[in-house]
Amino acid sequence: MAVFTEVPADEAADLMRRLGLGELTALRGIEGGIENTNYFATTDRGDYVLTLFERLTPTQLPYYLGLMKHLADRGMPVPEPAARSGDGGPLFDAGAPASACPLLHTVAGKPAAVVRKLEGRSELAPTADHCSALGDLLAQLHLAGRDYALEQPNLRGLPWWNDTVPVVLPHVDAAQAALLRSELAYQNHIAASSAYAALPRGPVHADLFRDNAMFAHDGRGGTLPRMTGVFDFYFAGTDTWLFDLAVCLNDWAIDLPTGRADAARTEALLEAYQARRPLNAAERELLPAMLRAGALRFWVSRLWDFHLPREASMLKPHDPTHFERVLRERLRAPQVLALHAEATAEAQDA
Ligand SMILES: Nc1ncnc2c1ncn2[C@@H]1O[C@H](COP(=O)(O)OP(=O)(O)OP(=O)(O)O)[C@@H](O)[C@H]1O
Ligand SMILES: N[C@@H](CCO)C(=O)O
Repeated sequence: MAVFTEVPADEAADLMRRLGLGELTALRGIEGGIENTNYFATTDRGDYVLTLFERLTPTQLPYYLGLMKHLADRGMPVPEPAARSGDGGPLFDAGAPASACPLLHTVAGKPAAVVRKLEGRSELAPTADHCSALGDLLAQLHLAGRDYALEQPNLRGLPWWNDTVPVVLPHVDAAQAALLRSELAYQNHIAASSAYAALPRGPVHADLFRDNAMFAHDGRGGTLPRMTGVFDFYFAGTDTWLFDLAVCLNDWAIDLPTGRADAARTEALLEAYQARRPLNAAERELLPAMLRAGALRFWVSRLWDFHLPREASMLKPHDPTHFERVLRERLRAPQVLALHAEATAEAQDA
């Protein structure tokens, strides 16, 4: 995480006290992440993460914080945002003003939230077993989110790509510009299709990369990795479940240096996901298109972050060309995954 806004220790201490989380003993800015300001805040009661939202507005935030609470209430390993104690304000009331949301606070003049720090660490070189754990949890998250009361579009969805591609075009070479334009046209065409309209949808994480999940390395999962939770729901939104799955496949099941899909990890992730929620016919048809959509989404956002950066200490923008490679790979070899998804679904039906 980058630190865009410096938080005075006394202000953080005051917030932790007001939230009933104890006396602050340490406050440390977190490196890694590019969106928000994050601090580890330790109190005599435990370890927490304090997030100051740098781009999202107070009106948008109850959706994300309420979703985390909704999922945590249903037993999902998602950090539950701390509520102002004794505050009976509505968590899920779409009509309520953001200031009434008891999960949303103000720190250093910015909207802020506090969540429990998950134990463990991210697995940055995941095996097929890690991908299985992720696929299993992703399907559970999708199912647990079905009855979430609030709706908000994925703010990094197609309308944002349409707005942002023209902004980044002056910063790329001719071949890249041609690919961005043609892929954007293709995705607009897909979004208008009846197969796309038939895709199941609901609240999705939409940014569930390897660095947004934690695994314990304490041996309590036996021979299998034990996932302690997933976090960073601040790109979540109402979107297709298939897009969320594609975002995960494009990160967890990719060989990072080449952008190539890894067959064993792809299979593990898809199998575990489908053991909980088999893909339907429209999803099987559109998986290759959504894998391209997922690559385009992060190529565009990385180009935007890279060429139009914000002021922050500890900010390390991600490499945009990685997702150009992933997109080119998805274009070069689309059929492998489509066939695989079909085979897996048939096995489930048998
Ligand atoms: N609930 C949590 N438990 C443990 N660690 C956390 C938690 N939330 C954040 N972190 C740590 O803070 C780092 C940055 O957080 P995060 O990924 O949310 O940053 P960001 O800038 O908001 O997001 P992005 O990944 O979109 O750039 C994470 O990599 C992780 O190390
Ligand atoms: N996960 C994103 C960063 C946050 O959107 C990326 O790797 O580009």
